[in-house]
Amino acid sequence: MSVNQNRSGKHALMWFRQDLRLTDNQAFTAACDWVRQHHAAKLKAIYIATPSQWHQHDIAPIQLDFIQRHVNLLAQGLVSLGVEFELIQLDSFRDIPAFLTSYCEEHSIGRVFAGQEPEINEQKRDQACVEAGIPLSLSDEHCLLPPGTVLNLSGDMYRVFTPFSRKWREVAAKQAILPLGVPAPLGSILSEPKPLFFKNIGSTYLAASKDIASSKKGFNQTAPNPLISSEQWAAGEGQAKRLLNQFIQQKVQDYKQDRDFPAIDGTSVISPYLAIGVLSPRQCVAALLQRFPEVIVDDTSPGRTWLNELIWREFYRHLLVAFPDLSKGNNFNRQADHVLWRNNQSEFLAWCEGKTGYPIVDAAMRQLNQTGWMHNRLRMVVASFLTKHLLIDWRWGERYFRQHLIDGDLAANNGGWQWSAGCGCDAQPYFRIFNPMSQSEKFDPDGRFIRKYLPELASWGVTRLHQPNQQKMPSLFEAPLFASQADYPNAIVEHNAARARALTVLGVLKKA
Ligand SMILES: Cc1cc2nc3c(=O)[nH]c(=O)nc-3n(C[C@H](O)[C@H](O)[C@H](O)COP(=O)(O)OP(=O)(O)OC[C@H]3O[C@@H](n4cnc5c(N)ncnc54)[C@H](O)[C@@H]3O)c2cc1C
Repeated sequence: MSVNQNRSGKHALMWFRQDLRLTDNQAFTAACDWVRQHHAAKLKAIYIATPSQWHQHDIAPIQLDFIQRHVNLLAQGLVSLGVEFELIQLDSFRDIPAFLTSYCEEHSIGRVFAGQEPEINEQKRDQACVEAGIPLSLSDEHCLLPPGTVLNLSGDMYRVFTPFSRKWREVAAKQAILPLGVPAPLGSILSEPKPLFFKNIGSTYLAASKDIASSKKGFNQTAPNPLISSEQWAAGEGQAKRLLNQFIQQKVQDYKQDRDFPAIDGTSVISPYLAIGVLSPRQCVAALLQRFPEVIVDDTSPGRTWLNELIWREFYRHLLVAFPDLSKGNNFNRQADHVLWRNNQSEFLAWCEGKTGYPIVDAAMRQLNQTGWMHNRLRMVVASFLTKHLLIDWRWGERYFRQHLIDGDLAANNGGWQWSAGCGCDAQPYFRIFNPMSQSEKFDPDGRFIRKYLPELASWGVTRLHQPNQQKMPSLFEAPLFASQADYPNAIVEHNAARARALTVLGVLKKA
């Protein structure tokens, strides 16, 4: 925990960010402890809404709506602990140091507690606060093992997942993984808070749509759906814990077999809660350890495959801190700067809208557009299709995902996209190109998932569902076929030709 202690003041402030929970919140627990140790001290809590910054970060409206609902629940939880909560509305991170300086003076705040965040703008914001003299005390809890604690023998961050995961388990095995409880109340229950709303979110996103309409850059071609409600996702720490426990009790033992089949409810679906810190990684690992106490040290433990996914999450976060350039959208493998992406805008729109003529790709994109979430197998399939079959810059896909995902997370999203495009750290090699037809046959054999999201194909037999209507591509670099039918389009690219084209164009990555 780092702290700037230059300011005196008798009270404390808890600044909630991507840690919207009361259980196992190190920063919040530390804040409560501090208050108990300081005579007559009080704890205040805030959340700072920054609509322009969120717009700049392409945060999906559905995720903002989800955050807003959690902020309201948090406010209720805090008043029951005797902690006063305030929603602060500023424009961007830039405004925070000045705001906190006057807030601390006005409320006699001697210490500000918050959880560390791995992204570059968030880190710069915190640095600016420290430089402004704000007594910021940061605890590292967005990962179970903080960035910088899982290093190779030379003291550097790993660039490959497998040795990272081995070392991660070695370090984790030496730790007691015990989540903290909700701190005891600091005072009597305060009055019920009024509903809190983020202001200027709608107008920010409407303004964004206007920019997009007038922009000539394909990168800006898509707008997030304006304020889709996240109501289909139940909110609250209780719900997150229920999902986690249900998964650990009923599904984790079959996760290895089930996790790749989107029609099976075989994964935990806790990513929306983890992304905004309603659940902590420590709670997840602790729950897994309760069921499988040997999971960290025993390679054959039935919980091991799921643990690995949590380690992937940590890997990408550690990478983001070790290589801050990743936050700026740079290729991890700079050889990829030479890739001549085709960036065809109408093909990109067809991909966004789920109209590529490949049912598995289209059903996946419609799942994203309708629910804000997409199954991991399908994230890999659609990312491979965009970057390899269509040769569209992975950053376009990354941005579209960010604008639509309820679990949008810079580290995992960037890592997943760079991995899929073949230009990331520990990437899938560029010559490994997912065949959407065999992916469809293998992972949705009876077409149940496809039919759910493409009801217009309900009457199609499985063979037709997996084998899109492809026509010959005229030449490698010509415009797409895109012959549309009344109810469902023909395939916009022919698989074999697109594959050959990708191998030629992405061949520059071979030199890496
Ligand atoms: C192109 C692409 C983009 C992605 N973008 C995101 C994103 O923005 N946010 C996000 O949370 N995940 C992202 N992922 C990772 C993964 O798809 C989701 O975490 C997973 O589908 C969430 O479902 P779940 O909670 O049921 O996961 P489970 O399979 O139950 O796994 C448990 C948790 O482990 C973590 N996890 C699982 N797989 C991965 C992975 N490959 N990389 C990093 N963490 C992982 C997640 O936090 C997940 O909730 C992306 C993957 C790809 C290929």
